[in-house]
Amino acid sequence: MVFQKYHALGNDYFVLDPSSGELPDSKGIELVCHRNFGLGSDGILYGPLPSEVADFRLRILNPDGSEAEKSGNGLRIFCRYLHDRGEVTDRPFTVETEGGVVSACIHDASESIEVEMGKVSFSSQVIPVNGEEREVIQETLEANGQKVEFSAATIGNPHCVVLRDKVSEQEARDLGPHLENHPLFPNRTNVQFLEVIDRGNIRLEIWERGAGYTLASGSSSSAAASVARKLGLVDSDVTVHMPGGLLTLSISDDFAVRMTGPVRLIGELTWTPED
Ligand SMILES: N[C@H](CCC[C@H](N)C(=O)O)C(=O)O
Repeated sequence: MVFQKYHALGNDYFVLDPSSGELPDSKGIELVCHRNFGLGSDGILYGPLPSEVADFRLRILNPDGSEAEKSGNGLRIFCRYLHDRGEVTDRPFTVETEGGVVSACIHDASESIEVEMGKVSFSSQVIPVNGEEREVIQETLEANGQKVEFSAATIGNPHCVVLRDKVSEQEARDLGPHLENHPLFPNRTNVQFLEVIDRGNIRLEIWERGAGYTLASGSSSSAAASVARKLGLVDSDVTVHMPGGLLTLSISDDFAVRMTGPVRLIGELTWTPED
């Protein structure tokens, strides 16, 4: 089975084209994505698939075999893959995901791929977050023996955002898993630790649902920047600083998010497992 491998700010994915094989089952996905026993990646992008409502359809699989509703870096990588195959040009096109239809435009196939990620919602019913229907803004939960103040948001996939004066990889690795699997989140959640640098810049450390610690995340960036905007801490144009690099976001008054960032091709890998 042949995979094309790309990364977006160090958030690396395989693209598996349906023309080159069936999507493995969840055990197979776990094996392919395993950094030691497999080829190693932060997930698999399965597409292009036919769509009734968009130009293409994309399925997004996490390394634990779970399926994600959306992936910002994954979408930019998929756009680049389509461009590399000559299936799109520099004109806008649409992609159907489990978390809704997005529109994309390739300004530069390596440096600048733009995706309209959709509208962020803070509604407990939409995210989802257990409890009565409300906007989940600066609530407190208990996790790993500590009280944690958080806000929650969705851009198709769920996010738990924790505001910090200073963020660290260590806290993302220590507390992230406890929040990912907290009973408040019936579908689990992605987790971001958010540091506001100034009204145009934020810094994130990320623990992803079904993937663990990653160097960058487009949907996490969209959710965390929108929480910062909702709290009045940033303006509408925000640069997101992550260990893997920078993403540029533009947030409308009704929390529609435009994300622009780079993609890099790593290469082609063939999977021929003995087990
Ligand atoms: N792990 C995420 C999907 C990938 C998100 C991230 N890689 C991005 O760029 O948005 C989830 O289960 O919702």
